Amino acid sequence: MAYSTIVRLGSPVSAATLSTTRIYLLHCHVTSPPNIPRYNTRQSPVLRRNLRARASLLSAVGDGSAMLQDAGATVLVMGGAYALVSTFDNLTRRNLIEQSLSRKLVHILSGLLFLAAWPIFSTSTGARYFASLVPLINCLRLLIHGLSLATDEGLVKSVTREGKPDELLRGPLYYVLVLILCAIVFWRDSPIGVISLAMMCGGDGIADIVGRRFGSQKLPYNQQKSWAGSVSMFLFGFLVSVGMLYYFSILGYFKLYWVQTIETVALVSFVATVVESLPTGGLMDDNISVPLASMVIAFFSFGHIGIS
Ligand SMILES: C/C(=C\COP(=O)(O)O)CCC[C@H](C)CCC[C@H](C)CCCC(C)C
Ligand SMILES: Nc1ccn([C@@H]2O[C@H](COP(=O)(O)OP(=O)(O)O)[C@@H](O)[C@H]2O)c(=O)n1
Repeated sequence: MAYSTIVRLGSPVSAATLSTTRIYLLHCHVTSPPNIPRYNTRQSPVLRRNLRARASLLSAVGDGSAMLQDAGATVLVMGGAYALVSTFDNLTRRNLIEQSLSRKLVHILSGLLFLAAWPIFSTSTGARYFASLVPLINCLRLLIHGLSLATDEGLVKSVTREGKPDELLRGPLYYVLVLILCAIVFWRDSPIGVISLAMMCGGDGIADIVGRRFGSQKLPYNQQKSWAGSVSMFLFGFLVSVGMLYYFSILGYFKLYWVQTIETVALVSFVATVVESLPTGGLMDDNISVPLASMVIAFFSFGHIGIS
């Protein structure tokens, strides 16, 4: 085991494996196949020192390769964010797509593609912070242009309702702040962040698209929202949440008990849809209320069904 561990240490391994191996090497006898002499580390301080040096060196190499992987992933995802917004800016400028539809498609795709990109980051504990740099840089971009410290017509046209720069300081800003929160607090370790982003990006995004086009039957308690918008939010939010949970579970990030999980996602989708439909009078933006409601329900629900 130790011998194979040392051989394995020569190849790129995750920081977790390295640290486990390092602990293993430092607190155990080195056993090796019959053709290699057996050393009892108690009698060989030189070997013990060499093993420590090797474990530390390989740990540094492992940590370095993880950091390199995370830096590369951050640049790649940042490039994707810029390309996405630029693409919809071009489509809007050429009048190939309405501005309201452009904004909602950016709303749906940005967060879901960001979420889908989480597995390309390393298994190191710092990976989530690298990932959160992408929404953080976009947060700064929204602040700079929302405060008109600089101008970026493409950004304003593709993510605002009326093309006013100060609009960037509301929905879009809250949106990227929620992305940062979910990346740092929940990351790939919990389904709570996955479901919350699926409901904010997928559910809330489709409600606008469907509701504007097919929302003639308004809700009895809110004439600004419609049955078509809310039903589509529930269904699409549910499907995107289950899809994203399945994606992360087949990659091995968490094991879910699917019957209870489906029930929980249905509950989260229902509550988030009701919260989104309420007449808040601008008191709280949907990009805060929808993920917040999703987090609360998912937190208390997954606590009882357990995940591993
Ligand atoms: C249009 C957006 C929010 C508006 O919400 P609402 O007012 O319609 O309710 C989304 C703003 C997106 C932001 C400018 C860019 C975010 C990029 C993201 C952090 C990373 C995406 C990476 C991926 C690979 C494309
Ligand atoms: N449940 C919903 C949500 C939105 N909508 C439609 O989508 C438009 C924009 O919805 P919204 O104000 O929630 O948009 P955002 O705050 O998400 O950008 C509404 O004025 C409705 O026409 C709907 O019909 N039903």
